[in-house]
Order: sequence, then structure tokens, then C-alpha cells
Amino acid sequence: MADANLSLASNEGADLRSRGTAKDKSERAPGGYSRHWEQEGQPIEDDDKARDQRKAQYTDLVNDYYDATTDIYLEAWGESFHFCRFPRGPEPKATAISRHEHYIAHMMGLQPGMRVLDVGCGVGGPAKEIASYANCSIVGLNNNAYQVKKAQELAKKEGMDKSVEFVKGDFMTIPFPSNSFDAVYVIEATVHAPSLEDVYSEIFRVLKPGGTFGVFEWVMTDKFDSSNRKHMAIRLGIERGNGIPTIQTKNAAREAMRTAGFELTVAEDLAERDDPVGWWYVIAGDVKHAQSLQDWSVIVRNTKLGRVAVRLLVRGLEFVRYAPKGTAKITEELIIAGDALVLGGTSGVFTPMYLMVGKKPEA
Ligand SMILES: CC(C)=CCC[C@@H](C)[C@H]1CC[C@H]2C3=C(CC[C@]12C)[C@@]1(C)CC[C@H](O)C[C@@H]1CC3
Repeated sequence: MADANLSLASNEGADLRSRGTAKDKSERAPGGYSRHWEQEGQPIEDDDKARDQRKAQYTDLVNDYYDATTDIYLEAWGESFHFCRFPRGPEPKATAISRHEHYIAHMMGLQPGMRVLDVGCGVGGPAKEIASYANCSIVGLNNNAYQVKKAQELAKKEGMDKSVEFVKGDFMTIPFPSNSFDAVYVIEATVHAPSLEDVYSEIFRVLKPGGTFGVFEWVMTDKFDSSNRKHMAIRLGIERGNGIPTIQTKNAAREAMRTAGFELTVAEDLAERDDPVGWWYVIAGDVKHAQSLQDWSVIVRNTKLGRVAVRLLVRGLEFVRYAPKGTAKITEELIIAGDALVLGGTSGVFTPMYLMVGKKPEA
């Protein structure tokens, strides 16, 4: 977690000492996350039994992951925990991230005054941006208590707490009545669910008839071949590094939308557009595209040399007890995430931006 202090820019200003206490984070130790993937220090076999076990334990898996990584994400990535396209070539990541948020709002036809639900809202970056862009009011739902608290604090500090609010709850049993939202969106969050059919069905339930659902889903593409060991290793690396029980294929995600009852109006992998810079370039440590100081600070630490420096620094800070126990371990998990995501992107077997828009029928 101490890689935070490598930051050249003072973007989110998170300091190790000011980070959430164990109490905020349900008394979980950061290193605890790896227990979902290892037994006696050895990786658990990648089979159906292990996947079923992770699905059954999705609440702990996801909470262990975000308790340990939220401050790192905030400091290194900003308040919007997702990827984006770079359709204009190199440009500041922050600009491209906002455009990605505007795009889903545009594709869903969000209108002023609508009541919108953001499922898996992180610390609220996208909700604040979309509420300002589309002039609607947004409720963010998240099952991680620490992220909800952060989201509430940040929205208040930025004077946005009139148009956005954040609620703790499980997206598998959404704590709102049926037919209560004009629109619902998900940005890279339902991949944490044990079943896409079930989470999309819950979203269908809370949408008003005629309402719209939009999602940027993490999926394995048509290039993914489950008999290819390299592809399987990429999928497992992405799952492990990102707190995911199991990643579905693009076809399964589309089918899940239909099974839930949606009329699918858009289904497109935005990573297939001919963009000059790939969505993964930042975590690939590709410094030649860096545009802003904030870009530099995250890209540099993802270079080969940057990773060595991060590892050494984190271990040192944990050794002198400046960083909490387990910080070095979660840093290794994030390195797994970065490597696997870059391989997923460059090989084309994975996308974090499968855009689907569906309508709940009027009748
Ligand atoms: C987990 C899901 C569903 C969404 C989060 C997407 C991204 C915001 C993260 C995925 C991998 C993360 C990594 C980092 C920041 C946040 C992500 C891009 C780091 C750049 C943070 C700093 C570390 O030193 C390296 C990390 C690599 C992975």
C-alpha cells in the first residue's frame, strides 16, 4: 500500500497514516485477501470446485479485496475505479475517464430530473460526473462499508451531496422497492457478482417499466479459448488480481441480459474500435503516452523499474511498521492484476468495456 507515497503528484493526497483504520474496514487485515486463492502458501487449483467456492464467498472475497485496495486505487487511479478508451490518442487519463462516463449516460439517454441507480458505485467518482453531466439525481449502491463512507465524505466535501447519495447494500438483493428507478447503470462492477443472470434480474426488478439499464461489463471475448492454457492463466490472473469470483464470456453476459428480461438495444465491445492507444496502456507502464503529472505518477510505477522500486519501498515500509501488515502481499496481488490485464488487452481475449444497453418492456 505504501506505493501510494511514490506518487509524484499530490492528486488525492492519501497518506499512509491517514488511511482508514482497521475498524473502518471491518477488522480485516490487508493480507487476508490472498487466502481466497492460496492454501498453505500454494495457489489453489483452477477448477469448478474452486470457482463455486469463490462464488459462494463473494461477499468476503470482494470486501477483503476492496478493504485492502481502495486507498491504493484512490491515490494511484483517482475516484473513478474503471478503465476507458483513448479514442483521441494520448490525452490525460482523467479526460478520457470522464468521456467514458458521459458515453454510457449518452447511450442510455439519461435526462434531467431522472432518478438513477449506480450499482457498484465505488467511491462515487462516476456518480458525481454523470449527475453533473445529465442533470439527474443518482443513488450509489455498494456493499463495501469503507467505500460507502469514502464516497459520502468526498461528495460532501465537493458539495455534491444534494444530487448524489450513497447506500450500503448487496447488489444481489438490492435494498429498494420494485419499479423505483428511471434508469440503472453499472460501470465495471457486476463482474464481482456470483451470477450475472441474478444480478441483472435484480436490476430489472428495481427499474420502472420502460426504464433503461446500461453496463460496461468485464468479459472474456470470442477470442478466449478455454482449452488454451495461456488464456486460462490470463483469466485466472485477472480474477485473482481484481477480487472476482469468475469472469463470464461475452455471449454469456448477453444471454444473462435476455434471461433477466431486457430487450437488448446495444451490445458492443468498445475495445474493438480502432483506437490509437489501448485501454491498458497506463498499467503497461507505457511512458511515451503520459500527458499529465497524474498520468506520469501511475505509469512510472507500472514500468519494470517502477515495480521493483514499489516492491522494495512497500516491503521496507511494512518492515518498519509504517505500512500495515499485509501491504506487501496486496501489492503483489495488484501486480498480478496489472500483468494479466495487459495480457488480456494485448491478446484481445478480455475486455473491460463490453457495453450493453437494455430496456425493461413497458408491459
Ligand atoms: C476491479 C474492477 C472490476 C475494476 C477496477 C479497474 C481499475 C481501476 C483497476 C484494475 C487494476 C488496478 C491497478 C491499479 C489501479 C486500479 C486498477 C487499474 C494500480 C495501477 C495501482 C498502483 C499499483 O502500483 C499498480 C496497480 C496495477 C493494477
